[in-house]
Amino acid sequence: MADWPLGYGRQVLTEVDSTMLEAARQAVDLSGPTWICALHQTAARGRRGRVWVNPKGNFAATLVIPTADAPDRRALRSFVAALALFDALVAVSGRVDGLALKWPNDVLLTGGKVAGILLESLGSHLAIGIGVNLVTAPDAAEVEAGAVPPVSVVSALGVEVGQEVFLDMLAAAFARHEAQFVTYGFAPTREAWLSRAARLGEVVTARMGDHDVTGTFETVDADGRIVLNTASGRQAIAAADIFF
Ligand SMILES: O=C(O)CCCC[C@@H]1SC[C@@H]2NC(=O)N[C@@H]21
Repeated sequence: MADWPLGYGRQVLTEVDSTMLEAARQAVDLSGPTWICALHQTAARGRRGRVWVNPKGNFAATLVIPTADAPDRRALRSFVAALALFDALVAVSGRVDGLALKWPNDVLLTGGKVAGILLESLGSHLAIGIGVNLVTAPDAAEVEAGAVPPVSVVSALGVEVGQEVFLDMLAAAFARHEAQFVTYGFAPTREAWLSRAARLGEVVTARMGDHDVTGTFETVDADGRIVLNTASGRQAIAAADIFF
């Protein structure tokens, strides 16, 4: 088992509406980084107001970090969380192949979405919500047309891992990547993320509400924006859903 990282709080709740809501309720009382994990959520939410399907057995947690960081720097924590998820899934599966990071906030396994990250600012705290399909994934019909189909760790790898075991692996991995981010800034995090990126150098489409931009995925810049080389030149995009 991974050692629990020094200085991080650990809570495991049997059931909660959403660990994001629980994080908001507790934040003012939390003076250090704290993992709030739930064995079951009844009202889990995803990015852009979507519902997050969270059957029992899947992993759900929010890491609450007290921070004075400006919004731009807070947003970079999604790359730290993605690297931690990558490492934890490597530890679970014993293999790297099939795992990739999808900008901005998803982890892919054998081409399907296995995990998602949701960042929310809570004033003096940042909430990093993480959901991982450990045992069950929603039907492909339940996700947006053209989106990456969901997969679970069990369906993709035939490996079973418990929620608390996964929490311990993820927390240890997060603490390592967070220490690197705090000490050295975004540059090494960015390099590590890019070396695990899905579809780098390939043509992708960024969907931003009312319009799409299609171009070659060139890089992620120093502010965490995806850079696409399009027919009308390079575009750096701060927020979008990416379609392959
Ligand atoms: O849309 C996404 O891909 C992000 C999904 C984030 C889901 C997690 S599960 C734990 C935490 N609690 C929630 O209600 N949502 C996040």
